Amino acid sequence: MSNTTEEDQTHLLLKKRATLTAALQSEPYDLITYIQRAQVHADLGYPDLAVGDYYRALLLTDEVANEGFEYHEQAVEALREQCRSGEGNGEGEAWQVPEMLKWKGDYKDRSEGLGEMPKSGDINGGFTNGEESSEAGSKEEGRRELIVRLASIKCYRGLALNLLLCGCLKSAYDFCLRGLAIAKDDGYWKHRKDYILLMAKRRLKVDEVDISSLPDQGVVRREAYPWNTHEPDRFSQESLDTLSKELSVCAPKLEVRVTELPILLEAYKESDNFGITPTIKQLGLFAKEDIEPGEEILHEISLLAANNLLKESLCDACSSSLPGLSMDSEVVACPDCDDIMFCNQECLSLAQESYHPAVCDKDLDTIAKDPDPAEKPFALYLLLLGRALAMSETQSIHPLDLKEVKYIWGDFLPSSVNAVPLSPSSEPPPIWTLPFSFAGNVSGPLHLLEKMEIDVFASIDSYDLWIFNTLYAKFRGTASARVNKKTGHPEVAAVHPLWCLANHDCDPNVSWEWGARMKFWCRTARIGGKKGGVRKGEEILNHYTDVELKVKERREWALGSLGGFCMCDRCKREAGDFGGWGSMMGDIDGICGTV
Ligand SMILES: C[S@@+](CC[C@H](N)C(=O)[O-])C[C@H]1O[C@@H](n2cnc3c(N)ncnc32)[C@H](O)[C@@H]1O
Repeated sequence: MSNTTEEDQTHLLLKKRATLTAALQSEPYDLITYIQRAQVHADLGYPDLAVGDYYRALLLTDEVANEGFEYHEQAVEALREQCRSGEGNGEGEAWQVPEMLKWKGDYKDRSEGLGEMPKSGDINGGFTNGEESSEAGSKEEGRRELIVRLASIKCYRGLALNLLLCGCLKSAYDFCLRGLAIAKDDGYWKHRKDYILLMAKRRLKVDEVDISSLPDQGVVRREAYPWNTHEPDRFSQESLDTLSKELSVCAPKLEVRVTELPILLEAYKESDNFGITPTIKQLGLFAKEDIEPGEEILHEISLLAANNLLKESLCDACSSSLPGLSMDSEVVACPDCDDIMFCNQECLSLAQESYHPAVCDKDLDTIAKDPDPAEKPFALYLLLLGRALAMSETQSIHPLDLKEVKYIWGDFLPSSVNAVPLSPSSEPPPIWTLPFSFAGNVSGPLHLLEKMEIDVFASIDSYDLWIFNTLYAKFRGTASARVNKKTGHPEVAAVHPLWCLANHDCDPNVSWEWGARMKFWCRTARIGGKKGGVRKGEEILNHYTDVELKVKERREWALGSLGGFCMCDRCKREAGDFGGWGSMMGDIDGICGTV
């Protein structure tokens, strides 16, 4: 397929996506439109976004099927409209199977069947139970039940396939089992399950695979989506002025500037030795005046913070450790909910203005707390996402327009690089870098929203899956974590939107530490003992990893947050010292931490 044809096709699909999104904004409980949008997302090469839509459609099938559910009536009404034959409002015959749910024989032979589906008549319209019924009511119900069942099967299939494409094998397998439960002898599910197991064996490099240990962490496209109108031009004068204004309050000696940074690679390349490293335009922090060794350079309190400890006494707003109770303690509790404590009145007031009303007394306190050690980084990212959603809700600001989020680095790749080639003969496969899981990106955020009593169907303008993904992309490049020195596990994470504009160097001129709060100061000495201090015009050089480590470990630790191997002068020098870079690929999480 020629490039122009592919571009045209992408353009048409994007237009279709926009139309379907607008339709969902005016009719949020319409499961058929969700399924249609899922298919468009899949065709555009966003299997993760297809998963999000199939899952919302599946939730709506439950709403239709269960009278006691909150959105039952709206979901039934929306489905009735979609299932009316003929044109015209409310005129046609009710409960006809929509075209898109009709069996197209897309897996082998129709005779492999849909299990316990109607045995006589055409599967596309064979409402055995309904047609045999003499009562109009139960006939309608029979038809509706069948349509809901066909829609559920469509969703299970879509979920299993697209989760598989994202690399979330365990979740894909689970949806196969759920599909199989309602369409028992459908050969599709056996075929799909076998394929998932085959993929798992290849990925784990084993001959036999235990279902409970199927990999569930995948990767998806990390990009500023073509329809994302919230991303600012970070290099425009307007953006630089906004950031400088913020900085002047909490870091009067610093300014933000556009700078050039090397494009970092995930593997050693010979050309790096000859100094032909390509660069990319980014932002950085620079000194406007001389800064003395030991001087505090920034006073930034961020409420975009979260901790995964269930019983520790931490301030809910800034995650500082709370002092023990004493007569002169400034610690205060929220007057309206149990057990939520703050350092002092200032933190309580900030929380009330910023995020707390959205979660106050809403029973969210245990979500993602005290997770399994392996889940800790993911749980922290989910909690950070939850905090951003609560901020958005409390302040009535779109999540991507929050000041803590808007200008931060997302490490996005252009859509064209990420794109799945539409032509079957195209190659190579796309490079995707955003970690993705069903629990972390789809069901977890929806669960948080439901707990906040937000209608997850009527709020896609603010809480669609692509918005969660964009937030995650930004957090993964910028969040810092406080690591428990005994266990080595991250426990607190925060995004400091101004501090995170500082770039990394393994010979940093500044330092930061999680004490009670995060502290940022100018180092008194550089690596190797040279005196500290930053001269006017020099760049602020932060550290994303423990600079006491050896070059190999430093590079491994900083890989996630830097997006490649560190190429600072110290690393290049030290890597040369022991004669090569070796193999440094690792599954390093992007949270930068003190170790
Ligand atoms: C926390 S942000 C730092 C601020 C960022 N430059 C910006 O424009 O907002 C981290 C990203 O900056 C870039 N970066 C920071 N230090 C770097 C370095 N020493 N070499 C190359 N890229 C660096 C990487 O792309 C990394 O993912």
